[in-house]
Amino acid sequence: MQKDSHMRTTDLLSTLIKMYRLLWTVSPFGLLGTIACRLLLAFQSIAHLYLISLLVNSVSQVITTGQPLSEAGRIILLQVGLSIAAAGIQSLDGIIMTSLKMKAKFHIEDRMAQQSSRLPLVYFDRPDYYDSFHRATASQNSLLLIDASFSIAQSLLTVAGYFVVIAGFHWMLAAGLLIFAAPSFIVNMQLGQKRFIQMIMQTPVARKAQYVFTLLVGREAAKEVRLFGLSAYFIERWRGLFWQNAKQQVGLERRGIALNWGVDSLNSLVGGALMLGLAWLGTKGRLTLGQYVALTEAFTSAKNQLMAISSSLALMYQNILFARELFAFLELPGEECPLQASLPSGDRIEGIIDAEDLVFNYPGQSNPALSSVSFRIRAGEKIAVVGDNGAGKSTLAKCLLGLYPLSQGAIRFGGIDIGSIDPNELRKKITAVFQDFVRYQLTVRENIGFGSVDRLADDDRLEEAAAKTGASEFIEGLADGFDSLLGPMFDGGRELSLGQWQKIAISRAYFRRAEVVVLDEPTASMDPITEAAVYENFLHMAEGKTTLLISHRLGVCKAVDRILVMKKGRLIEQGTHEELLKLGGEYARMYQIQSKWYESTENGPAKSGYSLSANHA
Ligand SMILES: Nc1ncnc2c1ncn2[C@@H]1O[C@H](COP(=O)(O)OP(=O)(O)OP(=O)(O)O)[C@@H](O)[C@H]1O
Repeated sequence: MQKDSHMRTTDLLSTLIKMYRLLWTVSPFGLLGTIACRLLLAFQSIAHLYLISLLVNSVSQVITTGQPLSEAGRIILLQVGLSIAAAGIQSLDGIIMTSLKMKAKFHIEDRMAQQSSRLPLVYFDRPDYYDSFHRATASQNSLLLIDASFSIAQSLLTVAGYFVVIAGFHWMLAAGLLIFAAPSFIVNMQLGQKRFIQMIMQTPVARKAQYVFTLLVGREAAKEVRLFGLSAYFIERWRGLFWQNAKQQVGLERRGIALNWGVDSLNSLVGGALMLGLAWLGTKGRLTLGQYVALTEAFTSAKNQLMAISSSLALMYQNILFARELFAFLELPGEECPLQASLPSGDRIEGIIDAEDLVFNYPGQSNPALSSVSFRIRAGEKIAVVGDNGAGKSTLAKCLLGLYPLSQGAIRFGGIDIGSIDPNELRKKITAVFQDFVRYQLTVRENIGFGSVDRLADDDRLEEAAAKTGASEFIEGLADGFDSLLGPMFDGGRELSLGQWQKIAISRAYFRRAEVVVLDEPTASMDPITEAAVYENFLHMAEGKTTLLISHRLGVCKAVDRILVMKKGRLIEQGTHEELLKLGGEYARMYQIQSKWYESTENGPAKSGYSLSANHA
C-alpha cells in the first residue's frame, strides 16, 4: 500500500491518464461532449475580446467622424448572440458534467466494493489496509480532478488566444503576463503537495477519531458505554484526536493564505507596471482607443485566467495524488484464482483432507498462530477440535477453509493442494458457522438463504434448514414468516435473542448442503437443552459429511470419531474420547475440570440435564 508521498512527473501523467481512461470507460460521449463545450467556451472568450476591440473602434468613429451607429449595432447584436450561445453551452456543459461525475462516482464505488470483496481475508487483519481504504474513500474527491483539468484546458486555450493578441503589440507585455503565473503556480503546487502529505500522515489519527466516534454513536458499544459511563471519556478522546489533526490543517492553511497574499501583492505590482506600459504605448500613438481597451481587457482577463490556472493546477496536482491512492487500492492484488487444478466433479470432495506441517503467522505477529500442525481427516469423519483460548482452533478452521494463505506447509483436499483450487469452487463444497457470525439486518429468507444465494426462492429448502436448528419455532411467530425483516436497524425489523440469531446462522450453513462442515463454537449463547438438540441435529445432518467441530464443551467429543487437541498453536494430542482419557494428558485434564461443574451435589441433582455434557462419560 502506497506510503510514498512524492511523485515523479511520469507517475503524475500515468495517474492522469488512468483517470481519463476511467472517464472514457464510464461515458465516452460525456467526455467528448464536455471537451467540445470547453473548446467552444474558450473560442467564445477570444471572439468576445475581438468584438470588444471592434466595438470600441466603431464607437470612437461614431464620436469623432459622426458615422451612423449601424456598424456598432451589428457588433452589439453579435455580442449578445455570443453571450446567449455561451450561456447555453455552459448550461449544457453543466448537465453533461453532472451526469459524467455521477457515472464516474458510481464506477469508482462499484469497483471499490468489488475490489474489497476480492481481497484475501488476511488484508482485514492489517491496519495499513484500513488506512489505504480510508484514503481511497477520501480520494473519491479526486473527481474534482476532472473539473480542475477541464478548467485548466479551457483557461489555457483562452490565455493562449490572449497571449497571441498581447504579444502582437509587444513581446514584453506577453513576458510580463507569464511573470503573473510563476509565483502563484509554485506556491499553490507546493501547497497541494503539503496537503497531500498531511493527509497521509494524518490517516491513522483520522481513523482512530472515526472509530471512537462510532463507539459513541453506534449500536455495538451503546450498552457498555452507558453501563460503564464511558461517554465522557470517549468524547474527550475524540475531541483530542479531532483537534490533533485539525490544528495541523489550520496551520498549513494559514501558511498557504499568507504566501498567497504575498504572491497577490507581487502580482499587483507587476500589473501596475504593465498598465503603465500600455498607457505609455497609447501616448506614443501606437495604440488606437479600441486596441487600448481590448488590450487592457485581455490583460486583466488573462491575469485572472492565469491565477485560476495556477490554483486549478494545484488542485489538480493534489487530486492526482489522491487519485493515485484510489488506483493503488483498486490495484491491490486480489485473491489468486489459479485454476490449475479443480476438485473432482460431482457433489463430494472425495478422499482425505490432509494437513501437512501447517505454519501460519498473522501479519505483524512474530509468534505463529499455528506451528507444525499435521493430521488427516477421512471423508465423512467427524472431528472435534478442542483446546484453551488462543490455542489456534479458529485459525486452523480458517486455514482449512482456504481463507488464510499458509506461511508454510500444505492442505490437500482429495490429494489436491487447496492453494491450486479456485477459491470459489472450493467454498461451494464447504460450509461454516463462525463464532462472530453476521447478523444481517435483512429478511429471514436472506439470512438463511445466503448459504446458497442462488436458491433464495426455494421455500422447501429454507423450511428444512430452519427446522434442523429449531429456528422454525420463532420464525412461525413472525408476521411475515421468511420475509420478516430482522434486526433493529431498519423500520419494521424484529430483533432476535443471541441464541435465536445463532440458530439462524446455523440454518444458513445447513442451507448450503456442503460436503465439509465447520462449526466454530456457534452454540455459546444457546440454552443447554437447545444446544444439545442443535448438536444432535447437526451430527445427524452431517451424517456422511466431513465435519469439524470446534467446541469448549467437551461433552460433544463423545459423539465424534476423533478429537484434535490444540495448545499454543500446536497439535499436541489426537484420538477418540476414550483413548485420550486413557492417555491422561491435556484432554483428560480439561475433561476432569469440566466434569466437576456437572457432578451431582450431595443435596441435589446434577446441575444440567444436558445429554452431551461431560458427566455422561
Ligand atoms: N486477526 C488476528 N490477528 C492477529 N492475531 C490473531 C488474530 N486472530 C487470532 N490471533 C492470535 O492467534 C492465536 C490463535 O487464535 P485463535 O482465534 O485461532 O484461537 P482459538 O483457539 O480459536 O481461541 P478461542 O477458543 O478463544 O476462540 C491467538 O494467540 C490470537 O491472539
